[in-house]
Amino acid sequence: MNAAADAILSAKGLTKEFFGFKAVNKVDLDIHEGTIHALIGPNGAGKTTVFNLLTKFLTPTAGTIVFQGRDITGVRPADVARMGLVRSFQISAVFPHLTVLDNVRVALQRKAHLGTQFWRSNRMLDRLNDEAHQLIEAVGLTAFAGHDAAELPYGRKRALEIATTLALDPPVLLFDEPMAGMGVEDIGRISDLIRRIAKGRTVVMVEHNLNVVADLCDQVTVLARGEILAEGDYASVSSDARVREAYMGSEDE
Ligand SMILES: Nc1ncnc2c1ncn2[C@@H]1O[C@H](COP(=O)(O)OP(=O)(O)OP(=O)(O)O)[C@@H](O)[C@H]1O
Repeated sequence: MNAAADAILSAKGLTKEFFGFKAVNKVDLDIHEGTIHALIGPNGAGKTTVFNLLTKFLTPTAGTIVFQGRDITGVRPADVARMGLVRSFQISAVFPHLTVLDNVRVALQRKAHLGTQFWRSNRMLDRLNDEAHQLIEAVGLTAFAGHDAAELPYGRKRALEIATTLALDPPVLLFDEPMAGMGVEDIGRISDLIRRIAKGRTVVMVEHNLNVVADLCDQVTVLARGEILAEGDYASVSSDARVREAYMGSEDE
């Protein structure tokens, strides 16, 4: 089968120039449905730029992006999010002075507004509460449901952000360095959470922590100097001599 044909998200010839400097150069990328796909590479490799291109936060200088068979190269970020390509923390602003429960309810209501439903009747409100509690449980925050978001420790706040993103029930979720700034315990917890929410979805993540990538990701794309250096599972890319060489002398592991 054609590799691109069963990709849920794919880029062809993706290029981004900043003042003549090619931060991303002719990248072809296929993200397959149901996988957890990591973008890795040394500092300055172009990972964040690719991520921003895929989520439409940047406009490519050249190339195309296709999501679920539709060319989204010219589509605005809010519209691609509505189509189900959702960047965590994009729509999921967490309100610090609302409780965990209220934050999740607001996110669920936002999803309702994107559709055609109304939340007027008590029955609908009850359903909203049930859904909110299920999401809070799914991210391990039941004991914190009544706490203000501002009171949560860092890793729990990240879990709340994930819950508010999940409220939109997106088929594709993108995370830019979900483990940044986290301690070992939180990394374990958020890894477990991402593994659980990835069931039945596609996850794309830029991640510096290679232990997390090894543990979590089915597919890894290694970028270096704006180009794809290697692709495959973690075992194969991490044993690739070119990848080892690219990482040498960088701050990464
Ligand atoms: N807005 C911009 N204007 C000019 N140059 C940029 C811009 N954004 C990124 N670059 C350059 O493009 C290159 C790739 O940057 P990018 O942030 O995508 O790399 P990265 O792999 O995410 O790096 P890191 O791991 O350090 O976050 C770098 O040389 C960077 O300086």
